[in-house]
Amino acid sequence: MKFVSLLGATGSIGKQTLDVIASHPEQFRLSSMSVGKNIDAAEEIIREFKPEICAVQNESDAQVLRSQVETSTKIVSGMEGLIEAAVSTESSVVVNSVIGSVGLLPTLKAIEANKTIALANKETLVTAGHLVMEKAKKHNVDILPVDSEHSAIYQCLNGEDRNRVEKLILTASGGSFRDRTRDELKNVTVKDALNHPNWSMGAKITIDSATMMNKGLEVIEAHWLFSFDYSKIDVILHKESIIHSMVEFVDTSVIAHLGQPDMRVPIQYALTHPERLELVNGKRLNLWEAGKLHFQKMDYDRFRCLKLAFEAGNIGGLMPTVLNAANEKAVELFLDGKISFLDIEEMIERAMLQAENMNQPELDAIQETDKRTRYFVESLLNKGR
Ligand SMILES: NC(=O)C1=CN([C@@H]2O[C@H](COP(=O)(O)OP(=O)(O)OC[C@H]3O[C@@H](n4cnc5c(N)ncnc54)[C@H](OP(=O)(O)O)[C@@H]3O)[C@@H](O)[C@H]2O)C=CC1
Ligand SMILES: CC(=O)[C@@H](O)[C@H](O)COP(=O)(O)O
Ligand SMILES: [Mn+2]
Repeated sequence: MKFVSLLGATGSIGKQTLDVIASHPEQFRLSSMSVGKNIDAAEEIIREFKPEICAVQNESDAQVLRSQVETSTKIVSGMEGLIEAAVSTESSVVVNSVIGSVGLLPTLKAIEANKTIALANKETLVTAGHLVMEKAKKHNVDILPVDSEHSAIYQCLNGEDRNRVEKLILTASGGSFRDRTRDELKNVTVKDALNHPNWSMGAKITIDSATMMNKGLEVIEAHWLFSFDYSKIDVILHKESIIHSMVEFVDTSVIAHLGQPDMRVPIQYALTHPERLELVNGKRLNLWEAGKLHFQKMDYDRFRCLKLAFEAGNIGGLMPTVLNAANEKAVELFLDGKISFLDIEEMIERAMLQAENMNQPELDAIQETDKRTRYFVESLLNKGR
């Protein structure tokens, strides 16, 4: 029996993780969880899974939840509560599926508590990859990727000599606007942007996918997870999302990971690694049904966010923190209807241009930069960009 702590239980990855846990009750048990603001969903999860601890974002919601549900589950709140959910039970693995850099501290604390990390929360690695990987090494803790591309690469690299790798090749669906020109992006709506062709995901990552920042964040995530230089990481457009990513070797061989676009696969693999379990109600991949698979060279002028992410990764230091925080804030403003779609990349670029950098930043500097960058992006709203 594996005891699981699940951060972000009410989200897209969180719910699919609960599906995996419920589908193999003899293998998994939920020992703690966190939610943000959706306390109605939290109540249902508590009733079904009876975790020891549930963390909610705000104390006022925690009080409501305590009064609503008669349970032995301890309801905690705030960042302290989120960390308690990550470290305080006997779980051996923490699935981190919160959205944004708020996931960084609980990840670091869970590593200190020697928990395996099943990481969906890519912003954590983008904003402070060196701190996370250093700590994981020090505590001999595995960081297992949940992100579909990274789970694919992890599996393609299995048993291979890293020195014989030519390139990691991340596939990108192209997102909601893959067939539109830059000119056609000027007036797109939030509703259009949220309509991803292949994956049903939370709002923020769906917008990231439409701007191609998702792939940019994934490039930085791959750099930290697999320790490859950015010159060895490539991105290719593949609109069907059947090939989840590939690894090319020095002898020109390419190993690819294929499957239906179903996040329960990488979630479950991260929980069972190095073993595999049947995926309950999993749809098998029949390539004759999938039909033709398409590939296209990436156009970095069309998808400027991807270019900015490569730049931030190559510059290093605090620049990926700035990229990530500016993106989080700009996406929030777009979702709130305050800026246009193309303003997202413009704001990120401006945040990067004004940023002061430093090498090997400590946690304090990262947190301060994250905060300052968000203020900067917000201030652009009032400056008549
Ligand atoms: N969805 C997907 O298929 C994939 C997602 N990922 C990554 O996984 C992560 C989660 O994505 P996804 O599940 O789509 O996101 P969702 O928006 O669907 O879920 C986010 C979760 O985080 C909680 N949350 C939000 N803000 C806070 C906060 N300030 N403090 C604590 N908890 C918070 C939400 O709580 P509540 O709803 O209760 O407010 C919810 O449980 C992201 O980093 C994403 O990039 C990676 C690959 C695929
Ligand atoms: C399911 C998953 O891992 C997402 O990150 C997905 O990759 C988004 O698709 P694109 O960013 O390729 O559109
Ligand atoms: Mn992905």
